[in-house]
Amino acid sequence: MRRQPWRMTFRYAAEGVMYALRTQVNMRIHVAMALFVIVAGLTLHISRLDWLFVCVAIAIVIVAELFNTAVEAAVDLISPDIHPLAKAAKDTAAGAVLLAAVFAVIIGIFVFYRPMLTLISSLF
Ligand SMILES: Nc1ncnc2c1ncn2[C@@H]1O[C@H](COP(=O)(O)OP(=O)(O)OP(=O)(O)O)[C@@H](O)[C@H]1O
Repeated sequence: MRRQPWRMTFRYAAEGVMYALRTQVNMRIHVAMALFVIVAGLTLHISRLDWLFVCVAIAIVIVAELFNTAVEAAVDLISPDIHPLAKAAKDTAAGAVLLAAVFAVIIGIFVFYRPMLTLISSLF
């Protein structure tokens, strides 16, 4: 296949992200959660190091969901019929998203536990 110009490469990548947003409810939930966490981080003035952890957690979840969407599309194309390997591929990709989400929740607890306690105690 002929080498694509850079702007087309970016355009196809953006189309991939938009496809995931359009077709995957979970992708929209992840993005909504990411926006919520960013607003919480700005409101609670978390440290630069905490921002680093939060950004890594958000990126890992969204990247995992993008790969999961890619695996689902490829499996549906190659194996529309029931097959144990199709199941293994989809379940493994879904497992990656689950692990990434659990990791993100753990990061969220570490980062927001103290600022939330401080905020709550300042209210009472
Ligand atoms: N071709 C197949 N062969 C065997 N099992 C399949 C196949 N397609 C799907 N499955 C099983 O059904 C589950 C759900 O598949 P589906 O394609 O609906 O993905 P999903 O994780 O629900 O994605 P979506 O986010 O699109 O709802 C898979 O995790 C897998 O266990």
